[in-house]
Amino acid sequence: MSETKKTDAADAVIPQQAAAPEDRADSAKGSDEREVLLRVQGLKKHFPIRKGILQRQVAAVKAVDGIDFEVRKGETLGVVGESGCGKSTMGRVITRLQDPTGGTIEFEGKDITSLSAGGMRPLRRDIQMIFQDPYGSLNPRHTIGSIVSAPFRLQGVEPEGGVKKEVQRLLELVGLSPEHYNRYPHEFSGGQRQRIGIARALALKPKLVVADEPVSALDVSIQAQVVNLMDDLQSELGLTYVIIAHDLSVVRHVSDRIAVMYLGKIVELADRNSLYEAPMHPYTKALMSAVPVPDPKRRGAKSERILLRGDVPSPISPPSGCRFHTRCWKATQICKTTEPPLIELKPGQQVACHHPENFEDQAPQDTVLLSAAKEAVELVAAVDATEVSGEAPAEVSQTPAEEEASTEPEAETAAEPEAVTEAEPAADAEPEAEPETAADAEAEPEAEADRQESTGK
Ligand SMILES: Nc1ncnc2c1ncn2[C@@H]1O[C@H](COP(=O)(O)OP(=O)(O)OP(=O)(O)O)[C@@H](O)[C@H]1O
Repeated sequence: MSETKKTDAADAVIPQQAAAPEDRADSAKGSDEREVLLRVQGLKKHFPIRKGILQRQVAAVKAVDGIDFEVRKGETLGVVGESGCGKSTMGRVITRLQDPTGGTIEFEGKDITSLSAGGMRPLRRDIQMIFQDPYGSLNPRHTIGSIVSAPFRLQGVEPEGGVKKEVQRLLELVGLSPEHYNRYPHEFSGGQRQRIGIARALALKPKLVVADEPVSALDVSIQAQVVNLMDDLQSELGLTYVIIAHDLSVVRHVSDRIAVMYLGKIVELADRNSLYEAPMHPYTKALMSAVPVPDPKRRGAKSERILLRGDVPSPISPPSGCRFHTRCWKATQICKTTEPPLIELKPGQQVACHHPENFEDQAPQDTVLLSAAKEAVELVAAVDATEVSGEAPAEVSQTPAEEEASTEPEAETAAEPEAVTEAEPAADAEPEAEPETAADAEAEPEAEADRQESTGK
């Protein structure tokens, strides 16, 4: 990890970080000029909800609902967001473990959106996935040797020196002993199992590795080792990563750029430093305020914590306009009616917001806060700050628009209908099972592992 990555917040969760071989800020700077490896445009994944004897589609879970991003060669794109915002679905769709509902996916300039399983087979060598659950993603009946060598068998690849030698080399590469070849997954700890999963993913020297919460199932002390391992392997093998995590500390450590997802959309996409130093989307700001401050010297300092009210609304019927408007403390009428596009407001920082933070208001004429917005967030100072200094809780500084709005009489009717309403599916409505995809694997990670193996993973 680079020294610039060694931040207070990150250290809270990932102690014992090794020094990075290079400064990631520099690599991020250069990333603009790098060749695009993966380009995603208007990507959608809707899971139909069917009902009745005729199984008519009555609604859809809009897990991913029109996202655009690029991943450049050699970079790490972190993807963060609350549970259920569509991160894992996005990961499974870009690796084509699930079929997209709309949009396009280009890998090395080739459109892979509609490739069949057979058409994807050669590409399985280049695109690999690491799963969250190191316990469920390895077949307990197979030896480590058999698990890590599966990609060679399935792709019909004979490595130089033979499969066993290559598997043993891979085991060493991820910090395991070559003697582990004949052992079974149950003989290993969580961290070791995740290393085995990494060895399997790297067997065919992939170009792109999508890691879905690769360390969240591990103990904090082990997380650091696995994150460091992934970082070292990236430098050594020139890998490109998409790392999905709900934990901002992990993402901060590993990413060159970060995409923040909310309810199936990307609300902010920026290089790591810009995002952490001056987040522009209120949702990003709220997520960041939840990252603990580990430095005891800074703990006493006045800081603000933004507690978002309520749960993420249902992706079955997401709120109109900006999807975050039901929980945003800056929401005005335009946020309710008009969806803000994801646009580059600062170099390298794209944001989808009418009233961004740390930037000029994009809808200055719209000054009256929605009534729900006034209650949408509860601001509290860090407990330590109030306890130590006896200060009142910090308030988020208000924009002129907000100040104006807060002094004006309530413009909205008292009952804001959009306030965190969830449209539940009909009781007997069932999301449709994904045919021939890894959707089932969510319930059965092992099946997903088997599928990976059968597709060359
Ligand atoms: N196979 C499926 N059928 C129906 N709905 C699904 C399916 N897979 C995911 N979903 C729904 O899609 C939405 C996004 O799920 P997803 O797992 O992608 O979110 P996530 O951000 O990765 O959450 P987490 O961090 O909890 O894994 C959720 O509402 C989820 O219930």
